[in-house]
Amino acid sequence: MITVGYSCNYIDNIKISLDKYNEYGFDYIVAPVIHPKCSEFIPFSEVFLDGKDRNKIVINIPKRDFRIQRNIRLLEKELNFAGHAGIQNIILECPEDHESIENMATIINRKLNPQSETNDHHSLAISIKLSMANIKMQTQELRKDPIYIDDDYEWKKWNHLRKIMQFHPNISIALEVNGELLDTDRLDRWLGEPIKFIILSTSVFLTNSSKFPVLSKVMQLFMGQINFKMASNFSIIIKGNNLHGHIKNYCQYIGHLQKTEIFSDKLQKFCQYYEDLLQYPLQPLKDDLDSSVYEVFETDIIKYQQYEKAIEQALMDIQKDVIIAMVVGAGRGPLVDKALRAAHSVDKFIRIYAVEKNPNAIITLEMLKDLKWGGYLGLSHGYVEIVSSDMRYWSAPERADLIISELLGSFGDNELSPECLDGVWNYVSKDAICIPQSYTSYLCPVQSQRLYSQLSLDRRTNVNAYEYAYVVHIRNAYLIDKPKQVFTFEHRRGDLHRPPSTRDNNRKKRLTFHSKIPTICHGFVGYFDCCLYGNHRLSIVPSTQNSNMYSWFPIYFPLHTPFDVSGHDDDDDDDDDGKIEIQITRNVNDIHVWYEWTISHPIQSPIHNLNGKHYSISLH
Ligand SMILES: C[S@@+](CC[C@H](N)C(=O)[O-])C[C@H]1O[C@@H](n2cnc3c(N)ncnc32)[C@H](O)[C@@H]1O
Repeated sequence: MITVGYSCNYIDNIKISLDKYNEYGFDYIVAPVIHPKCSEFIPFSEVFLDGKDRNKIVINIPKRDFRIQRNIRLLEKELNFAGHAGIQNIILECPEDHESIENMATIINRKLNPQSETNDHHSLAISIKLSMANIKMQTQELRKDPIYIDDDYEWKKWNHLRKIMQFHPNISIALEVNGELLDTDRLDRWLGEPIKFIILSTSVFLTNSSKFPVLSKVMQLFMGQINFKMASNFSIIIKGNNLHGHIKNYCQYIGHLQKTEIFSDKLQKFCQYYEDLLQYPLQPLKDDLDSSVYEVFETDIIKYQQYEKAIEQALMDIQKDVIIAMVVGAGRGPLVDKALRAAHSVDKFIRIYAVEKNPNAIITLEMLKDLKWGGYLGLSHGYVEIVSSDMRYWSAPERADLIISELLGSFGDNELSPECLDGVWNYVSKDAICIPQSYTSYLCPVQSQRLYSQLSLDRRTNVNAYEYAYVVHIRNAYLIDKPKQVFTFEHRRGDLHRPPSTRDNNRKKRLTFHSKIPTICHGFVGYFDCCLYGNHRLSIVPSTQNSNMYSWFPIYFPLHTPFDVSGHDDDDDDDDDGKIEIQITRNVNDIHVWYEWTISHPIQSPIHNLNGKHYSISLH
């Protein structure tokens, strides 16, 4: 549920104002603590507020020139007062010049990183007020100065400030939107920032035939996008005079908007609470997965539909009536089920070996064999044999016509599908088919303060947090360019029987990306796409992804030090503007597999995860 606040210019009595706007349906009020004209503290009778009330107040600190010492002192007083009154949320309007921004950032930094723990202000949440106005909306006075004639001007102020704040997770944005939206790239860049408040003036609302306030279609879609990108963790502030009957009508309209299609997100219920949460990737070869993990896999209808169709097609392409299939890494058996169904629908008989190295999953498989797969007699179209073994070391009683597996990670090969499938070579027939046939990983540079700042928190306990890759249901991020292909692995028909000594699973790739607009790169997001068989595919690459498939979240490769990227527009002759270059390697030795990544343009970074010292995927 998205909360709505009302921004008051001035208040005499905080309790009375709060009660009044609560009654109108607003969840909180935004108010200054200092009189806007005379720099005097408003008699902010915080003694009448209880704990619940305090959470319903956001302090607003207006734009000031922080080159002036008096204003700096005032800011310190306001922040101290907020701490004293127990008010955690503060909106601070961003000043114009860099010196003011730097002075303001110093004061906030001191508050958020106090010398002594007794002055702990870690819970203070500061939102920097910025405007999404495009240049056409700048005031005449500002437009005279060439640096202000820039659609990136407000974003650059923010980018400057957050770097001084070292991407502190308690810093977010209060973005004022005046109804004029920017071009897609710039809009997406804002949507990749940690926006906590959207400020809407009452004048942004149109009037419908019943004289009620409504947002334009474009603004409605924008609100839906914000909701998606912030995973519903944002709030709307209404400011300005009432122009539509009663001030409560704005609140009611936002409530109504949230019930419309624009705010619905079908995937959300499966992935809720995982948004932007960094998790270590699974290692199903090294670790035995829990039943609950298998259960999550098995609820993904789309993934298994694709497998079933691919198996059907492969069975039709194998010119035999009795087909020997091996489901390697069978888990709790969903692919065995699909193979039996496929055999039934193409009217072939299939003998399946379900090979699994997790002893706990084997117990379930044995049970399923008895209860579902016809036990020792089998079914009319198939028979299942359970094999408790690592697929790489199994001595099979016969050769397979068809190998079926699902050993894929978010980056395709990162759960060691290539190494595991290399192990089937001595029990496959010469023209055996493998499902999947091939898979390719993808990478894309990303701007995401939200992801990066989580690691800066982690760094207090883990200095190597930037040397790992993380699985993440990514939302609050801006993809700087289109994803590009990285590593491909193929398991082609006629190739599977070749011994592993004829293959090399080491890989190295250099990729170049371009940014059209100025941005900051916090790392890279990885995806995969996979050809199961024929034209049946699985993909999590945004442009080709199977809709409603949620088995895999993308992978995030962070950078120690984010770097600024200049924009490269069509009139720009310098090819190096906006260029980002990364080199990534996949390295294999007898013990494990690991990735190393390094930036070579526009900066030279150190090699992340050198020698797999921090993040490696165990082969044993
Ligand atoms: C991602 S799960 C997929 C399970 C199941 N096919 C499904 O779709 O739900 C991968 C399975 O492969 C198993 N596995 C991984 N490496 C293996 C190996 N070398 N030999 C046998 N099983 C393996 C894991 O224990 C796990 O059960």
